[in-house]
Amino acid sequence: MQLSGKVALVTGAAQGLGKGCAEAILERGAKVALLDTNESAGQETAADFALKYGADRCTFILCDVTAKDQLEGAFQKVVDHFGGLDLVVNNAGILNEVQWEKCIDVNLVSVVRGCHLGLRYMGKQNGGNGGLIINMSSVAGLYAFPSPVYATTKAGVVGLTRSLGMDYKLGRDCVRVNALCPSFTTTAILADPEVPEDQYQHMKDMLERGGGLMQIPDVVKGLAKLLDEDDKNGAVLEVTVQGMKYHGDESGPWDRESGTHQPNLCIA
Ligand SMILES: NC(=O)C1=CN([C@@H]2O[C@H](COP(=O)(O)OP(=O)(O)OC[C@H]3O[C@@H](n4cnc5c(N)ncnc54)[C@H](O)[C@@H]3O)[C@@H](O)[C@H]2O)C=CC1
Ligand SMILES: CCCCCC(=O)CC\C=C/C=C/C=C/[C@@H](O)[C@@H](O)CCCC(=O)O
Repeated sequence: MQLSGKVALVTGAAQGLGKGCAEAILERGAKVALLDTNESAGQETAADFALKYGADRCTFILCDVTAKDQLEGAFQKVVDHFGGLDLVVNNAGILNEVQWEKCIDVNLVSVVRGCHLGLRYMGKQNGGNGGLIINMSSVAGLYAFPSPVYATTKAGVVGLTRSLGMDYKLGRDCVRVNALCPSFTTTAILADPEVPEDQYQHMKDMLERGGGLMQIPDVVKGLAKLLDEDDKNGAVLEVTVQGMKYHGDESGPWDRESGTHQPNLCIA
C-alpha cells in the first residue's frame, strides 16, 4: 500500500509495538492518529512525532478501546481531523489472566469493533475508498501458550482476520484485512503480566527455548511486509527470531480437490 498522503489510525500507540508501527507509517508519508488510554505517554509520543514529521501529520486521541462510544468517537474524530481513513492498526492489547474478561474485551471485542468501524469508514459499499486493516495477534494465537485466555483472544483475532479477509468481502468493500503474529518482543507488556506463577515460569522457559527476545524494529519489518504485499488478504504473518512466515493459507475442504482459490477482486 502506498502511504504517502494517506491517513492511519493506530490503537495502543502511546508506546511499544503500536508506537513503532505508527512511526513506520509516518516514515512512509501518512498522517497518523494515535489512540491510547495512557494520556501522558500518548501526548509525549505525539509531540515527539510532530517534531520529526510535522505537527499536521500526527494527533493523539485519548481513547479506551473497550468503551464503544469512545472508539466510535475516535474514528469519527480521525475522519473529521484528517479528512479520511485508509489504514487501521488494531494493536492495543494486555495480558491479564486474573481480570480475564478485561483481557477478552481489550484484545478481542475491541478488535472486532475496530474492524467493523474500519469497514464502516473505508468500505466502498459505504462510500469509502477501500483500505487496509492490520490486526495485532501473537504467536500465542497460533500455538499453545501458558496463558489460555490471552491465547484465546489472539487465536480469535486470527480467525476474525481470515474470515473478514475472504475475497468475496474484498470484492464488495475493497478493504484488505491481515494479521501480525509476533513472538516475545521487548516492550512493557512483558514487565508485569498478571498471570499465575506457573504460567510466568513456563513463559520464561518458552522464551529461552524460542531463541530469546525480538526488538520492536523486528516486528515493524513484519508490518512493512504486510503494507508492501498488496495481494495479501486474510493473511496471517508469524514474526519470530527465526524469521517471518505466512500461516495457514492452505485450502479448506471446499477448495482442496480443485486446488483453486478465488483471486482478489480489488486491490486497495
Ligand atoms: N511484546 C510482545 O511480546 C508481544 C505483543 N503482542 C501484542 O502487541 C500489542 C501491543 O503490545 P506491546 O506494545 O507489546 O505492549 P505495551 O504494553 O507496551 O503497549 C500496549 C499499549 O496499549 C495500550 N492499551 C492497553 N489497553 C488499552 C485500552 N483499553 N485502550 C487503549 N489503549 C490501551 C497501553 O496503554 C499501551 O500503550 C498487544 O496487542 C500485544 O498483545 C503480540 C505478540 C508479542
Ligand atoms: C510464544 C508466544 C509468545 C507470545 C508473546 C506475547 O504475545 C506477549 C506475551 C505477554 C507477556 C509475557 C510475559 C512474559 C514474561 C516472562 O517470559 C519474562 O521472562 C520476560 C522477561 C523479559 C526480559 O528479559 O526483559
